[in-house]
Amino acid sequence: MPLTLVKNDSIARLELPGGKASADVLLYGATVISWKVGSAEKLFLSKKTPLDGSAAIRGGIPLVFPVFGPASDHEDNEGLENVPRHGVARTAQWQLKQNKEVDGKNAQGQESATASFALSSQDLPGIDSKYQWPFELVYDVTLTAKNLTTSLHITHSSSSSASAPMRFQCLCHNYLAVPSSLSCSVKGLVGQCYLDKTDGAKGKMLSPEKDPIILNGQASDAVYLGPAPDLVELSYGSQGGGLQLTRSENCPQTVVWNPAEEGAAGMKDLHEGGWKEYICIEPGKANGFEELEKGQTFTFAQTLTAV
Ligand SMILES: O=P(O)(O)OC[C@H]1O[C@@H](O)[C@H](O)[C@@H](O)[C@@H]1O
Repeated sequence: MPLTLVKNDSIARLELPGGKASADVLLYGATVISWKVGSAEKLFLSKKTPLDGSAAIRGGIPLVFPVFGPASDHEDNEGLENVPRHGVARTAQWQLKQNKEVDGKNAQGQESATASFALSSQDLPGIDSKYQWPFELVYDVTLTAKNLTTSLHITHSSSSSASAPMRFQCLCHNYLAVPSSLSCSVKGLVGQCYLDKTDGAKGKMLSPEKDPIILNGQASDAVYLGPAPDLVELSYGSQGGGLQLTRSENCPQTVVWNPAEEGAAGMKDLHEGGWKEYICIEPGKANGFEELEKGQTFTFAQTLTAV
């Protein structure tokens, strides 16, 4: 079976035959917490993150919706002031909807497995006091031999004729496992302007001399503003290999985040030295708000490819 439920039905496990690839999705937050190509784990998961639904997951792919960061980071946050940091989707219990690839093949004839998860604002008690727009989210996670694709479908589900356009941001907070965050490199963002959140959110530009990005132990919290790059490439460094990231054009921003030693010291859910084991490359809509008319659906997709 390409899909099974494990750990007391709290995790949906996608698998391709012969151990070619697998992915585990925690229903809490619909958080992908593991993606393996063969036996190689591609995502970072902190050894100290709770997996019991008591806090957002430190690792994997938490989903950010409807606000990136604290609302106070955004000047135009009217009506969104009470939304918690990184939103409500990553800390909600999602429902497993269905396994679409029943016969284990996609339209191109490749071995594939997909699981779909759903979250409705109706299932979130007290959401109205934080976020005024009713929504339906559907999240598809698809595994092929070398790829993991995630597609988030966001629907403004108000039935009121007076309902104003729904304002939101969304992002895939990918924690990508690396041999060393000091020496891995990120390519594909050269020439882009970014907000440097390690320096008072000052506007800067990634010049050719600083490309590819190599953190070398320095903290990074940068919101690259776009346009959406065709490809962002993560290279692991001397041992070779890496990941490629593509995404839908409607999500032009890319956050590159690693707290470095100093920032990690204040993070209780990160194990000792954990900051060296990942770099976050987070595509999404993270600057300005998307406005969606009632009844409309916005789809944001990304694909991670192991190389
Ligand atoms: O600790 P959290 O809420 O998961 O956020 C982790 C990081 O997430 C990144 O996306 C933000 O740019 C950082 O500013 C933030 O520190």
